[in-house]
Amino acid sequence: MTPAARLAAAIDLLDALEAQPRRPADATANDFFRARRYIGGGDRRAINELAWSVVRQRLRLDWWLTRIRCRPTARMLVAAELLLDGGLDLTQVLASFPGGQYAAEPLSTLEERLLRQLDASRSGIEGLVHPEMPEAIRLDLPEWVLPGFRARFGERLAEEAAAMEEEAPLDLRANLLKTTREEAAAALAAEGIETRPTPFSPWGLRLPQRRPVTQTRAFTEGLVEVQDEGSQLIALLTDARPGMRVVDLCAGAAGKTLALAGAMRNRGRITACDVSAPRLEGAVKRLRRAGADNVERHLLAPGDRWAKRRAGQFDRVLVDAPCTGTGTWRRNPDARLRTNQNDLAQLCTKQAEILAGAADLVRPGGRLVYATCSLLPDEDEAQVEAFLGRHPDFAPFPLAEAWAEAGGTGVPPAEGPYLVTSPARHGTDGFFAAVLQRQPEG
Ligand SMILES: C[S@@+](CC[C@H](N)C(=O)[O-])C[C@H]1O[C@@H](n2cnc3c(N)ncnc32)[C@H](O)[C@@H]1O
Repeated sequence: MTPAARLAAAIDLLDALEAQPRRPADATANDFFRARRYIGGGDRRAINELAWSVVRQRLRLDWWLTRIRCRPTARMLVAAELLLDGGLDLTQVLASFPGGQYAAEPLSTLEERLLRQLDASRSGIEGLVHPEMPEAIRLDLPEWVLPGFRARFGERLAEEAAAMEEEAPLDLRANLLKTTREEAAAALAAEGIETRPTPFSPWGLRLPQRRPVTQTRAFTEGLVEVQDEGSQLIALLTDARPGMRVVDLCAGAAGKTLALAGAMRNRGRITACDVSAPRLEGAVKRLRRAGADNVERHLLAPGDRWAKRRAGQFDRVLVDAPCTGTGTWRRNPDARLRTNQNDLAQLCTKQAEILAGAADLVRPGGRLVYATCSLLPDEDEAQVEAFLGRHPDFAPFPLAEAWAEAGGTGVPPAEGPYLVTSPARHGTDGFFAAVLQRQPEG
């Protein structure tokens, strides 16, 4: 494809994303490329790079365009991105829309006038950040997260916001059912993929550069699974051991279930539950590849008596709760555009309900691990503290002890009694986890 054709395809992709604003962008992008199989790998990367830089910078680009009263169409967003952030001057941006077969139509008279106005409005400012921008936009964050992020990060807010703009590394987890971390690293190295051990998770390997690992034999044979180190730490802290009875209550496609199965060496029983059939279905192939055969799946349905019948039976209950996902924004830059204050309120209600149900499943002396991939205290500490207020039979289990028992490396990333990881401090996605123990009987 010519550069102009790639640019035209990036505009089409952005239009496709705009048409489904509540859907995760990577799902829409997958459909977009599946319907255009003729687009090769190099072209796809270039198209993604341009479209994703627009998505990543969308709040700032909107600010610039609103200032000149320009509607943020995909064409104008791309033109503005190239001009303000892409290192092109006005003439080069205009030339990027040459028209003709497969290329984007030339900018209309109005579009060109707006682009010239945009260029003039920079008045010497380089890049996308303007001193007159409101703080949230300067930080590339939606306004509604600022109170929560200020409470979480304090003076480190700008540093954390900047880290959320960086591309996330690719982390893998060695599957202990089939290998060790060292052997997995050697297998990957034999296929030309260099990794280094992750600093906190004893199972993790980090790639210095993104590579297509899912095509390696190490991956297809189940020696490794793709999983952010922070996510590995949640499974680690659950401290599931061989022979235990464990529930992964919000298992999704089994990301953490797989790690729990590894820690349990396939001995004992894990029940992976979720309310979403397609997500649970997504677990099947992964469980098979990993050789995890102590896992049963259970689809939770309204009026389901499954939980009632199993009250007080589990050694470990993991609640990897549905959340706003603010901790994963470096990985899903579109999520900050899709999520809002109402989502936060609804999710908090849901989290409290799920936690209440989860508590009943824990045996006396057993542990409930509550985790989110959000760094908003409303979804984290506030949720746990409200739960503890309603459940005097539960108390926080000492984090350092849970960490040491489970084999975590060094000291756990913590804030008070809870595990908290963040992109700037730990190089992982942002995760929160609380380990709560139910009082032993008697
Ligand atoms: C953060 S995701 C789980 C990710 C998964 N544990 C992993 O590691 O890949 C939260 C999951 O909670 C599920 N969920 C939502 N409401 C639920 C409920 N009431 N009970 C159980 N699961 C629920 C969602 O379908 C979603 O799969």
